[in-house]
Amino acid sequence: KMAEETTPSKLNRAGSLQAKRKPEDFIFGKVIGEGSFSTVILAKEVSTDKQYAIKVLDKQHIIRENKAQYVHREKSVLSKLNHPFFVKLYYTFQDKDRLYFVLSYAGRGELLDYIQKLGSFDENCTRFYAAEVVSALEHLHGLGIIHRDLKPENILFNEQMHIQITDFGSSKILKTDQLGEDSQDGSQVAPGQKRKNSFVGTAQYVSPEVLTSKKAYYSSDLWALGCIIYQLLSGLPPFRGGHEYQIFQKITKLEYEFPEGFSPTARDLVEKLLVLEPEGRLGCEEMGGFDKLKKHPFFEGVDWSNLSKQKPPQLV
Ligand SMILES: Nc1ncnc2c1ncn2[C@@H]1O[C@H](COP(=O)(O)OP(=O)(O)OP(=O)(O)O)[C@@H](O)[C@H]1O
Ligand SMILES: O=C(O)C[C@H](Cc1nc2cc(Cl)cc(Cl)c2[nH]1)c1ccc(Cl)cc1
Ligand SMILES: O=C(O)C[C@H](Cc1nc2cc(Cl)cc(Cl)c2[nH]1)c1ccc(Cl)cc1
Repeated sequence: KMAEETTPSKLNRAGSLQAKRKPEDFIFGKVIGEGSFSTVILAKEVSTDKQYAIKVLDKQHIIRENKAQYVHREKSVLSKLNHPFFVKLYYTFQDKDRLYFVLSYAGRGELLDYIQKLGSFDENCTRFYAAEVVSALEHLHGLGIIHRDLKPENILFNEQMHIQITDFGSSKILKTDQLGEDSQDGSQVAPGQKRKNSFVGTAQYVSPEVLTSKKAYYSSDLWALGCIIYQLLSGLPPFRGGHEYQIFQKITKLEYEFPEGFSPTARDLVEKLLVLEPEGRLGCEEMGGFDKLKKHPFFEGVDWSNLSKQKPPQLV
């Protein structure tokens, strides 16, 4: 009788044995969404009945479009992340034709959907969700990672309506982590230093330094935070236009204005984030770090210690 076929297992970060999964371990359901190189499918693990979002990538497409580095960057970043405000990567595996990312299922859709549906958020909802993004960025930057493409489409919601940040294919790892693994490009870079890269991101939320010098900093994510807070309260991003080059022009010239009714406290916070010089943005190291940002009057009353345990305000 053939030797009992055993599923190969591998050690995870905690050093415990984890059986490598395979497609047959899951029942695949409806397609949740499509990316440029991926299809995300709702799936249930046979052995546990647990629901996952499985991101499936076609190997031929990845190779043809020369995107393997993004897949590995997404895998490497997601494997490092274990925080309530980020989509969790449970397993990766492959078969002859495809790669599989088994992710936590953020079943309540994208932040962008809610902004479009409601028109805009009131101050209370904006304060709560902006605080969750700040708390998530503090964790991400603490790991030496820049998201680089933070936008309402990449901020999903789980069943409890807490945020689940996703899409790390364009993120950048700026320093080796405590396990001494090389950063994505194998080069050792001191934290906070800038990197040459070709990734751009999404026009409305891209920071001026990425446009002009192609360099991303931690505070590139703080610029995106400023754009997101503005958009939550007003319904539209601050820099908008017909074509990308028109948006890029407005960004580099800081050409935007506040609509009627934008509160002075919220305006003050946005003005302290949408600063052309990366080192001048509230929340970056040179400006007193996240503690200074969390103390801004707009966040008055936020209990930063257990946001993921609090009941989110009803989105009205
Ligand atoms: N963990 C998840 N839970 C629920 N929905 C998800 C999850 N991950 C992705 N999605 C949804 O699936 C769709 C495709 O996501 P995916 O990350 O594959 O591509 P993308 O990032 O949207 O596109 P691109 O690859 O061009 O950046 C998106 O609409 C996203 O909202
Ligand atoms: O099993 C692992 O974890 C390592 C593999 C490595 C790997 N095999 C690949 C084959 C191709 Cl064609 C492309 C990429 Cl990016 C590939 N990456 C892998 C599998 C799945 C995913 Cl999502 C990422 C990496
Ligand atoms: O093609 C574009 O313009 C958009 C893509 C963005 C992009 N985001 C990704 C996320 C993942 Cl997970 C994988 C790939 Cl291949 C991803 N590619 C991209 C790829 C490469 C560069 Cl340099 C810039 C942008």
